[in-house]
Amino acid sequence: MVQMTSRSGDGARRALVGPHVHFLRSQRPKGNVFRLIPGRRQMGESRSSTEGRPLQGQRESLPSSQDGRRVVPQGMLLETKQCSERDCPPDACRVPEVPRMVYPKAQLLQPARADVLVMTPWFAPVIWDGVFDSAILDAQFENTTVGLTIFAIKKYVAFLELFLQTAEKHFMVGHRVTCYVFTDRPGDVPRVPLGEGRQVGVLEVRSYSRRQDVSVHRVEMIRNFSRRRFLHEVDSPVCADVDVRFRDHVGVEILSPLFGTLHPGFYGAAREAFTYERRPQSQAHVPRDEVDFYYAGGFFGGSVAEALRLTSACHQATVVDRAHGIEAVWHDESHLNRYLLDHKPTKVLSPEYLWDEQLLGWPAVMKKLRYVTVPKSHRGIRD
Ligand SMILES: CC(=O)N[C@H]1[C@@H](OP(=O)(O)OP(=O)(O)OC[C@H]2O[C@@H](n3ccc(=O)[nH]c3=O)[C@H](O)[C@@H]2O)O[C@H](CO)[C@H](O)[C@@H]1O
Ligand SMILES: [Mn+2]
Repeated sequence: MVQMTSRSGDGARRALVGPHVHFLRSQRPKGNVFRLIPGRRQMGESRSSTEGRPLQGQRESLPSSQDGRRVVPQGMLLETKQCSERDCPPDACRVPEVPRMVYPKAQLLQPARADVLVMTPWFAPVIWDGVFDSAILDAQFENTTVGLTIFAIKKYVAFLELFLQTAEKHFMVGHRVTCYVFTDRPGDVPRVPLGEGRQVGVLEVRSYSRRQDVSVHRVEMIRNFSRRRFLHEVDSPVCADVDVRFRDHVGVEILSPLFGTLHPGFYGAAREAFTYERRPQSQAHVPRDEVDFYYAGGFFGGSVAEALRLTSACHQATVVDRAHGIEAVWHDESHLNRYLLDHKPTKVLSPEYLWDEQLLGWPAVMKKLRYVTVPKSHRGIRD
């Protein structure tokens, strides 16, 4: 699945701790599983002249109309060659066969959760503890490979050890997982013992001096990487912050063609409180009359094709903003929120999947805290 390249002198250590892979920047996939069908669907995305990629003929920028709402240009439809099991997660294109199993009966008249919204108005499930049965889901997603992308640039490498250790314990246990660590300090990536079917890939990337630029450039790097590698290596990319630890089960119940997570600070807030980008000059602009939820920048994902669409669109929107001399108020998170208004997620994760206990305590509605932020000294870490 993943090409192994050896680093001099560390073979013995790697053998001790399980698969740990160093990816070279120049590695390219063989073959090309994308094809283009011109003119059937709109999509904005630029193509850098240095990238010999299958995307062609797409517009360089997304123009804005006079009222500042986005005008999406005529573009290309990006499709996968075929809807094979590798290209799509099971719920995207094919109903998987599950083995005969014994489990408790779902109670139609006694819903497991009556205290929270479990379905969005566009019929996407909202994932809370109690609404899913992992045994059924694990069988459905048996053949799925999850690609967890994290960035550890500069001092954020300090978060890697706890992140990787807790991911081993709680993230997609029993499933194939590749954790892709994008870092400017490959030598500082800790070696964490990994279970069977799990590996860590280290990708050396450049650094940016501003924290906001690191954060915002993540989508660009994931987009580039999706084109090169994801299609061949994973079914379900999951994009996560690194200054976070897993403290309870996070499994295949999150997987879906496009999923976002409710921001812990806003799940109960009135729409006026949402920190959407409100300036019409920005591509992330959300007018006061539009609203769904406020999603967190720190945990989202989907199928490879949808992750590519999302990261391409968010990156493109930041490119246009930069050309107009504007930076969205919450950077990548603002663009993610605009994108998820325009492309309704097929699953929405409750704040169990991204919580800040230090700031928000532990309210009764959270039966489990699954993925929680690690307190950081902003000055020490970000400077
Ligand atoms: C939990 C959550 O929803 N976090 C979001 C929030 O702020 P946060 O305050 O959580 O942002 P942050 O400082 O964690 O930065 C986001 C991520 O960028 C990476 N990083 C950042 C700086 C650096 O020097 N090195 C480095 O590796 C790292 O993976 C980090 O987790 O808003 C950000 C945009 O402003 C992003 O949308 C974050 O995803
Ligand atoms: Mn963070």
